[in-house]
Amino acid sequence: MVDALKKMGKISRKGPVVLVIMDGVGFGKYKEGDAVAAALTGHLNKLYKANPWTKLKAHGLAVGLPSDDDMGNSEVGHNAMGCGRVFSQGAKLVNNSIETGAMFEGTTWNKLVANVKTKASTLHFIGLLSDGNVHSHIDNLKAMIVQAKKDGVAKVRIHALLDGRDVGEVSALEYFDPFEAFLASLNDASFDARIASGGGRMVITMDRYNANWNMVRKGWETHVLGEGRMFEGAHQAIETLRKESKAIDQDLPPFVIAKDGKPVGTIEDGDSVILFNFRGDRALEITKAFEAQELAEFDRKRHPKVEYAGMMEYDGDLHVPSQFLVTPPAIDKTIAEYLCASKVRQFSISETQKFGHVTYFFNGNKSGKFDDKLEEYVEIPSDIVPFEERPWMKCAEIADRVIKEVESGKWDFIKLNFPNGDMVGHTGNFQAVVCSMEGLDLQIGRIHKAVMEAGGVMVITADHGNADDMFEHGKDGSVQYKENGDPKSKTSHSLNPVPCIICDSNYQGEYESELKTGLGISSIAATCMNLLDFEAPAEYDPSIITMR
Ligand SMILES: O=C(O)[C@@H](CO)OP(=O)(O)O
Ligand SMILES: [Mn+2]
Ligand SMILES: [Mn+2]
Repeated sequence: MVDALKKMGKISRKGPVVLVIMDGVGFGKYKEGDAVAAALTGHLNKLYKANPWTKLKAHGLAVGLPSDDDMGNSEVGHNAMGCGRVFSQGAKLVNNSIETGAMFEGTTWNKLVANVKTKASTLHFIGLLSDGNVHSHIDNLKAMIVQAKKDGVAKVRIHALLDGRDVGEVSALEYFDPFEAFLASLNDASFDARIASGGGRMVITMDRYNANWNMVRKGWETHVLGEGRMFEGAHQAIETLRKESKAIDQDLPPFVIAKDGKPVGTIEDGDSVILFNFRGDRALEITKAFEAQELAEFDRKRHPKVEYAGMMEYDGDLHVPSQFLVTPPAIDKTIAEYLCASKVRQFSISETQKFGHVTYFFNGNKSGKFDDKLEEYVEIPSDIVPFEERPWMKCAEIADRVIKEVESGKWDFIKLNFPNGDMVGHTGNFQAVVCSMEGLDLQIGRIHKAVMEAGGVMVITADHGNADDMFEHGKDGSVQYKENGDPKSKTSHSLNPVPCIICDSNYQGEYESELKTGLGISSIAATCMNLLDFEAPAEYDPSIITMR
């Protein structure tokens, strides 16, 4: 337990501090493809004019990723905002564990390997096949396969999900083809490694926050049961399904690789299974499908007895999965824990797609509350639709509830996540993203009015960029075009900084009106604490405001 925070005795506001996280809304580097700049955002424009604001770093080293070439993402962004510091994140910890050899000396790796050796069974890998470094990295998978061969494993099967969301939207073959060549170079009389199944990450396996368990059911049927459309190889499957469905990678239908009508790699009793994604939100459901004795969410038809391990521990409260290869960052002393110790009443809300971002990620990948009496979490159910068709998503419903809670006077600190810029940004549909930003802006205006009337403070920020960078650009900055003359869509996050605007209803000059510059989003935590009249803990990254 942490100690209560020390009161500063400098700031007193009647209303709550309301932290608004606009998921995936950064400051674009290029005019073309910047859907944030292209949108009519009358409210935000006014707020920039009338209030102090600054830019915050939200990618690379500033959020604990291996390098500044790594774009930010929701996990590392919300972790940083939630704990006020920067921890080395999964991407980096897994690299280290492989480089130092710690992973392969660990008990979990050795147990899974010994299991398939004694039973002459199969070692399976399931995960996202790309170098996106948000959920996984293909190099980690390759290193594990090389080691498996060294350790005497005879048979390996890979269940590979197409990305197209953290990397180019139709880039799968750039990963699958060299990967198959890599497997071919390892295969010999003693070693047999093959891709066994696959599909788009937004169609099978990688659902999150219980939004759509049907995806997990389909993933189970594809990877475990080997049920589904059969192909001779992954290349052929991807080419055929692309032609037929016109889908971009993340939405590609599932496929099973078969020989003579028989799937080459179903998951059977006695096998070992490694989920090689390191990030937890989209790993928890498939993990549950493997680990749960009873599963209410769907009928597994067959539940093989396997040794299952995740790349990391995905939930630090519930200790899921029970076996994992790399210990996650020890994110502790989060803002929610400090505020609970200081008797601050807190309300958190988003819609399903981002609900865990303001709870689980914000609390350092722990799903539980710190204090039931002081905290309330509200989830507005997300629609199961292509978000380019409903770009407003649930932002009005989120705002309705926030306004009600602001007016109730029940809370000191309210935090919310608006998914629009990010979830619609990932579709690559520029017009829809512009619309999503305009819908979001209307709700920002409503919440702003309510917070100002209640005498509170509104802090508007984001976890990383996305909507600000919707076209592919070449190294020289020029827009890349498709054959038909349309700009190539960019579905992934950006490397851009994000805003931090502080709208204070009753500013009395208690802090400098100029905000600090050059900071990262981890500084949001200390800033909110200061605005709640608390000194931030010494180990926290500096507040954006300078107290007078
Ligand atoms: O959808 C997701 O899983 C990621 C992109 O891989 O986006 P975010 O980090 O914004 O949740
Ligand atoms: Mn995000
Ligand atoms: Mn995203």
